[in-house]
Amino acid sequence: MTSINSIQDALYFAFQREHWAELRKSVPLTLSQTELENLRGMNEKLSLDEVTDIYLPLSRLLNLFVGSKQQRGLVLDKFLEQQTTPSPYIISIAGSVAVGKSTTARILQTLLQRWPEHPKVDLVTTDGFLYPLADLKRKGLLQRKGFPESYDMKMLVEFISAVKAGNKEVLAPLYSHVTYDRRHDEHQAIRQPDILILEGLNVLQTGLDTPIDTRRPFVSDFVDFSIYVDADESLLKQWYKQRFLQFREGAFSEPESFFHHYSSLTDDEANAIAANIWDTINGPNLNLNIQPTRERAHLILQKGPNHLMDKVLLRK
Ligand SMILES: Nc1ncnc2c1ncn2[C@@H]1O[C@H](COP(=O)(O)OP(=O)(O)OP(=O)(O)O)[C@@H](O)[C@H]1O
Ligand SMILES: CC(C)(CO)[C@@H](O)C(=O)NCCC(=O)O
Repeated sequence: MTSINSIQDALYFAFQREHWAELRKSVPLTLSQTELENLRGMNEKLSLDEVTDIYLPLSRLLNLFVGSKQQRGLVLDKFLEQQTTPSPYIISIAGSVAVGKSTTARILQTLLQRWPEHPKVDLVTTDGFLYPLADLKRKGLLQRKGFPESYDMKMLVEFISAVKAGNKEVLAPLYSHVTYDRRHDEHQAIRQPDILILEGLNVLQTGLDTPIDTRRPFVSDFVDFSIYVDADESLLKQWYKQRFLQFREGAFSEPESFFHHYSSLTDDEANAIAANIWDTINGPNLNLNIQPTRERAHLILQKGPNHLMDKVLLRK
């Protein structure tokens, strides 16, 4: 059997952190003090070195790719002798539960909107496309949240297709980590951004393992550049447990929280419950459905301890 290492050697240029950091070239850290504070505010553990060493080179690369897509649009307009509807550049971010997809997505959004060529960058998470809680209960899927069958993939593909088509306004459903359910009161409106970042553990999945009559285009058919955030499972489980402990003080403590009963747990009890959720839901989902999609990504970001990136793999 071909090993993962030889597949990666064939498909990707590999960069150690120091080498990747040099590819920032002359991109200045143009963030204003407020933007920097906002980034730190959303995650006080995020180090500034991570932004300069990892994310600035990445924003430079993405700016070049978006520019080449915009050029291609001009070529098409010339060939067709008409002005075509601009289509947003779509970036997807995949990876395990708790790997830091939404943090990565928010850093990229902040950095990419600084470029004058693409100031409007929207961010959508696929959490909103989980079936509503009542449907999951009815289908017996409460212990399968995050598995492919827990998402309304038809709705997700229709959404991304409408955004890609350049529709004036497309609505995305929103998810609440407090009620553990889709929000019924509010939507997110996407109005012809220059770039859309779509973040979720399922964005590289194909549905090819489902019955033939339920197959549809893949999310990746609409994506211009895909990123997979990777880390060893031992680290992921640790990060999941840490976040579960944080939630106990935050989201779980709100009276309307689905997990309100967790808010009074001791550290040991909370750790044991989080470890169990990992071992029975998120770990198996990672191994069965998420990790196998990794080598479809255009870029793999490999994290080590403390969320520090130690290797970057870029498709040849
Ligand atoms: N670059 C980083 N530096 C430090 N901590 C981080 C970083 N990225 C993520 N974290 C922490 O790791 C945990 C998971 O992050 P995040 O919520 O971004 O993950 P996610 O992959 O979007 O998770 P989910 O799929 O469950 O929504 C959080 O506690 C977050 O604070
Ligand atoms: C919403 C998802 C599926 C993905 O972000 C995840 O955070 C989740 O709720 N997983 C189910 C098991 C758990 O509570 O972690």
